[in-house]
Amino acid sequence: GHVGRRLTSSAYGYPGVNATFDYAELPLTDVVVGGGTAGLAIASRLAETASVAVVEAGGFYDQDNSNLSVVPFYALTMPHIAPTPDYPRQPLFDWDLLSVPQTAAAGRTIHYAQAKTLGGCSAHNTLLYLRATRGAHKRWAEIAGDDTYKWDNSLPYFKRSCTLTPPNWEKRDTPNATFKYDPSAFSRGRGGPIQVSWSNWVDPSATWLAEALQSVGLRLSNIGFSSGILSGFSAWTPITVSPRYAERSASTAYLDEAIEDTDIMVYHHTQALKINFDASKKATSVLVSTQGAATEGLEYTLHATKEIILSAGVFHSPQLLMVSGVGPKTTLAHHKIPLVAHLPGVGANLHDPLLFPVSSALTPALPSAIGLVFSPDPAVQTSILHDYLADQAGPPTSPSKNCPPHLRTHLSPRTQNLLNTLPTDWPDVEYIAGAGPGAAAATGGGDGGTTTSSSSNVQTITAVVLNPFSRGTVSLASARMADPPVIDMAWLTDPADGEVAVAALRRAREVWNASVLADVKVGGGEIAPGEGVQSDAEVLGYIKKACVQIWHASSTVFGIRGLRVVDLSVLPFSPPTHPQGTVYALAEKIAEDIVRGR
Ligand SMILES: Cc1cc2nc3c(=O)[nH]c(=O)nc-3n(C[C@H](O)[C@H](O)[C@H](O)COP(=O)(O)OP(=O)(O)OC[C@H]3O[C@@H](n4cnc5c(N)ncnc54)[C@H](O)[C@@H]3O)c2cc1C
Repeated sequence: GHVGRRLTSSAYGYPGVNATFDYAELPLTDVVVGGGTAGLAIASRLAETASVAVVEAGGFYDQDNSNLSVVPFYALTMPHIAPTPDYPRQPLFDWDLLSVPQTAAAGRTIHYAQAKTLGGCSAHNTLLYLRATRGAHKRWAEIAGDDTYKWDNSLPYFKRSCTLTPPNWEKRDTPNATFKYDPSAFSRGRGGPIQVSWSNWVDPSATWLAEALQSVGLRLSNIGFSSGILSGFSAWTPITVSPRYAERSASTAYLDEAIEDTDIMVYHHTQALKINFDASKKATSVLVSTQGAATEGLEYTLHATKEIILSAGVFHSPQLLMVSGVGPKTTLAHHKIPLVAHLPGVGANLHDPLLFPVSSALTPALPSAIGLVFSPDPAVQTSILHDYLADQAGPPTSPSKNCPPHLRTHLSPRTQNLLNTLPTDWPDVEYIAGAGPGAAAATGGGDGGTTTSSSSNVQTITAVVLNPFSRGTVSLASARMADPPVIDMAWLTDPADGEVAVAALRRAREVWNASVLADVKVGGGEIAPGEGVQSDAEVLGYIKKACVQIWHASSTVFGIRGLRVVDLSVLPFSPPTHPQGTVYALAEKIAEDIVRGR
């Protein structure tokens, strides 16, 4: 600790200086590589008792990505998250990662947005806050051989990471959009730095879709999706939002506290190039480089007396391991990288869930958030902006909403057997209802719905194949971190994923065809995939062309030992949920392990 006020600037490292230099030049005990979702959480917790540095390639999201990272509504309108190879580049904030052509998904090359910033993907995700199921946690504990991952044992880490603020019913102001949630899944009072609450606006079309879901047999969840249960649907899911100003709550909330309370040292705009090992193969230091736009970067080395923690995300963690000599020996030999440890699992086992849209048009009397925020009427836009700034209410506070059911009919015995290997409380498919993801693709935009081009009354039920059986890889193009990793999600290469996707699409159609929607649907029927798409082959053909990522890729470094990796890449499977809550809980758990010497 330190006496009196700490200057904020004291928390930022000077290039080339290998120490904390607030009050005393303490040698660094731990160096955390990657100041993203997991990285800032674990670094901040460790800094409570140790001298910790964070190395982050990016800068500050509120400056580098403007309001797009701050106002919840903009989450799905950020141009740079478009999955097409001609996406508008955002070099201050995005890693510019492109996949190899997806041979089983119409040969498409996908831009896979990953945030390069303090906060990482928590600074550009869709804010949805959910947790996985009890069964998924039990499976995780079994595979990891660590009972702490069981649901009841994990709950304290979830609670420690976030603080829940109840919904503001007055501002939500929609009588048939109330819901139940489970306050006991959160700390009473203040938990951790991440703020979890609800948007202060309800998309009117979502209330109709909620009725349609119930009419096809999906029940309204009376507990929400933070209590180890994911069946039923929830209107509406909490988001990582700070209720005071209705702004995004990212992992930088951890850093803000650590800057006040600890000697944490942040090296931003600094890319880790290589982890160095001593003769006993213990990781001891990290070679880093500043990233001057016009000048050559300055390279220097940060030494850690205790541990290096790698939190560079699902693509860069395996890349940095391999570039540093840890990975499959054939890959390393191919790039002439000296072998430190032959770990064939590094970069293998990539799980990447898929989504695709099923869209129709609703009456303009039920405008979507996109229709309102981007209304052609300036008076509507002004009044929406006023409500947001003055009252933290209205569509800008809302990113989206969702609802996952079970669905295992009409599948081949092989696919049913594969699904039966999963815990029984594990949903096969998730549906996210509302304008937003997929809507632009559905209307011919072909960009996965990430732009503002969607027509204001097109509504989409986005189907997510939660448990892909296809397995992708992360590999190397060269021995340098300056070159991006080679990413192959291998979408739809296992036929089971296509079968589940077709069934999911048919189920989404049942919802659209529910009689309760008859009066609010307009236009000539289904917009995407369209009435002409009927046979299984036609439906699968549509999915191959329309599917995009939900950015939940995981599981590329399962099996690593010796060097601590703490980010989504270490989960043994893709958790059947939106993963950021799990990433925060993981960071809290590993921080405790380290502090307790485990
Ligand atoms: C568009 C989008 C929408 C999403 N929506 C949701 C959602 O609604 N709800 C949800 O729960 N999840 C969502 N997710 C997923 C979730 O945000 C991520 O799974 C999670 O944030 C990953 O955390 P992480 O710590 O593993 O990686 P990251 O947060 O990506 O952190 C990795 C960090 O390492 C840095 N880094 C990488 N390489 C280096 C290097 N060599 N040197 C220095 N720094 C480096 C990166 O810049 C980054 O800051 C979404 C993701 C995206 C991309």
